[in-house]
Amino acid sequence: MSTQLHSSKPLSKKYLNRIFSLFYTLAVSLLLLRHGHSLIHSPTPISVALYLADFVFAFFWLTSQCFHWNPIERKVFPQNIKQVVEESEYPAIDVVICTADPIKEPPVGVVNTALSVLAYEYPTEKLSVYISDDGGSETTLYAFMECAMFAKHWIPYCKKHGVVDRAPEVYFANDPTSYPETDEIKLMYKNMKSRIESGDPFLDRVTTPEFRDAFSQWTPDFTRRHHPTVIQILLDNNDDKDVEGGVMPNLIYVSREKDSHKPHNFKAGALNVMLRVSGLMTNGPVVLVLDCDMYSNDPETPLRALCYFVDPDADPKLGFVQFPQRFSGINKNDIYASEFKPETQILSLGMDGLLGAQFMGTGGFFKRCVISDDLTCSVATIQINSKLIRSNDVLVSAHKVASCNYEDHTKWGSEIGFRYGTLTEDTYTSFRLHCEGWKSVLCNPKRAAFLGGSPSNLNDALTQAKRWYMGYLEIFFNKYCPLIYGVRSMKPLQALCYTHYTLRSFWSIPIIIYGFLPQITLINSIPIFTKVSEDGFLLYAFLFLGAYGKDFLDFVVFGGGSSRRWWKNHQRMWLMWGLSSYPFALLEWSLKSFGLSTFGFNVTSKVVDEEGNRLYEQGVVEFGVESVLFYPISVASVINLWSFVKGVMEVMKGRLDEFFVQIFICGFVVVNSWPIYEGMVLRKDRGKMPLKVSLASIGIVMAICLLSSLVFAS
Ligand SMILES: O=c1ccn([C@@H]2O[C@H](COP(=O)(O)OP(=O)(O)O[C@H]3O[C@H](CO)[C@@H](O)[C@H](O)[C@H]3O)[C@@H](O)[C@H]2O)c(=O)[nH]1
Ligand SMILES: [Mn+2]
Repeated sequence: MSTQLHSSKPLSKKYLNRIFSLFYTLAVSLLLLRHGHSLIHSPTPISVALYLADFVFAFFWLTSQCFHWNPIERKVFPQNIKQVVEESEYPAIDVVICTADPIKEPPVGVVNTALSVLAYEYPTEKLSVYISDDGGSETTLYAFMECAMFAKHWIPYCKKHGVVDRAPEVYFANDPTSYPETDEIKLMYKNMKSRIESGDPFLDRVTTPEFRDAFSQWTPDFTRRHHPTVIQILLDNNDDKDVEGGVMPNLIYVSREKDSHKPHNFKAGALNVMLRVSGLMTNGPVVLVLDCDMYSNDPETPLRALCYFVDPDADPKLGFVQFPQRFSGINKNDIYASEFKPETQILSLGMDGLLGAQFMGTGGFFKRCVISDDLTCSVATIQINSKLIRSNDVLVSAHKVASCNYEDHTKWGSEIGFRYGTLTEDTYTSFRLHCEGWKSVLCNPKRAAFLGGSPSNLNDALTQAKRWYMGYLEIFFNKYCPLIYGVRSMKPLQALCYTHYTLRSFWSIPIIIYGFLPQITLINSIPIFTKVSEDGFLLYAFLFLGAYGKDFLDFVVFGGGSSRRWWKNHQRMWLMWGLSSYPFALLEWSLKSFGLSTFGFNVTSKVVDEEGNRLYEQGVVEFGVESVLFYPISVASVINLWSFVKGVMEVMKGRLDEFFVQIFICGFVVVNSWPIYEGMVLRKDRGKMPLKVSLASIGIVMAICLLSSLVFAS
């Protein structure tokens, strides 16, 4: 019988990648040399700008090759686990689910996520689920009281019938096979859902005195930014049994103390509190971190992670196992490129072949010792904490470690746990762990391990990206800079992967230059690129087609993505991020660095109303709000249309040869801008581009034309 638990092999495209890299690097060098030459001979502001743009593109292209150097693919064999360890020897798992806002993250959704992991195919006495509620919401606590009761029916039902979709919302929506109890459970779920969503006072529905007492902590001066710690044990595996008499997993609600005058370090702060509280209560040697919307899509997932943790020959430096973020409910063409396919499923394979994939904020199984102050690091040797989680001692200590002063003068957040100082605590924490010598693996099963939601309108999508790229700048311009500190502390190629990500907002420089300079000059009848009939043209053509062609191959041919998704969205969203999220990230980060503003963590909304959902399902881009993030996009789309028209006029004058590259660029942007023109002119629904943004953009373009004609005339 086989006892192999996992395997890995290099992707076959690896050598193709390397050969292509070589040729492309030569072409890029040639272009930069040519540019350098013309800079020395006839420096003009235009040639300087083009050099800068191509230099930045070249930098990102080169650093991105690190992801393509050694991509690997892994497999796990959970069916062999029992040959290696007995079930009674499995490590206990503590799951932490973060939620932060009962309006943007409806408690019913969080409950679904919790139920999907409570019902894992894993010994229930070794499973504990902790809810971290940064929203400090009674409704969320109430929802979990309901959840605890429903779970007593749900868990045995799922296990008895081998249910795969263990988030009830998903299960019932998929029209499940009917068993004798199905209708009853469905009704139970429906009633629970409507009780949670009703918004009626719920106290009269809470019967146990202990649970009623819990709500007395919401005194009149309790606000989400200022309140004492609330800890409520909702299920305790020492006492609670399911309807068939089986042991229940632990379920614990925690809302850490908040003081409006103290920074709370957003999600990283919440996770560190949860590490300490769970450490006191159950101290599972494996900790799974989940966002509130990332429900389990496969009940065997913990066994897959275990394939790495219980392997007797495992690398002792293995720190965490990451399952890529995958999403449910993405529309056919993925109009906001919310799948993040390159980052989650293509580039991550490349990091996996170096030191390991980065932590993606959710879906990461950590060895507890790696993110806590425990120095003996072995999954097997840590004992399950057998103390009664309800005992007074434990509860008193838990309140202490959840208080907002507990971390003062400690290394939490700087050397221990999830690291502070950035809005993207996930990337930063894994970067620091990789610097410290820890490794990680990417476990990417065919059936997604977790599925979550993604932004459902353009403003949310751009805002989310802006937050990430601000967070990335905070990581780069820091004493642990990936390029300086990182390259010295870990495999340089891995450090360059982090460099690539954390500097991405600078992609805005070439994108803005190419989005405006060829256009403004074309409008003023000034050719700025080589003619089609000159040799240099072939170089440009190769660089453009090479970059896009390679991206297409990675996304569609090797990555299995659809070509419509690639063309209509992946590459279009890149332009949108480049014009909007990236430059705004740079701007806001600069303002913060000069002490002129501060950042907040703008939680992404997980609610979509009917109209929003309809637009999304039809694949129509939803603008709707007057967001500043739309201005650069709409200005660019207008100026490109105008210059394209001017270009056609030049062609009629017989000047195609010298203007071809400029006209091509405008045409490319115009094609990509189609949804924006539609939103400005053709649409009448609520998601159309606000009139104010459209008019202002036209005004701005007129001003640019006027100004530029004055400049070029002088
Ligand atoms: O002060 C906070 C802010 C957020 N969260 C939670 O953090 C999670 C992620 O927030 P969300 O608004 O969904 O952000 P996304 O941009 O979708 O999150 C991505 O990016 C984050 C880093 O910016 C990672 O932490 C996430 O795992 C990753 O999914 C959610 O469960 C929130 O409840 C908190 O617990 N406390
Ligand atoms: Mn999210």
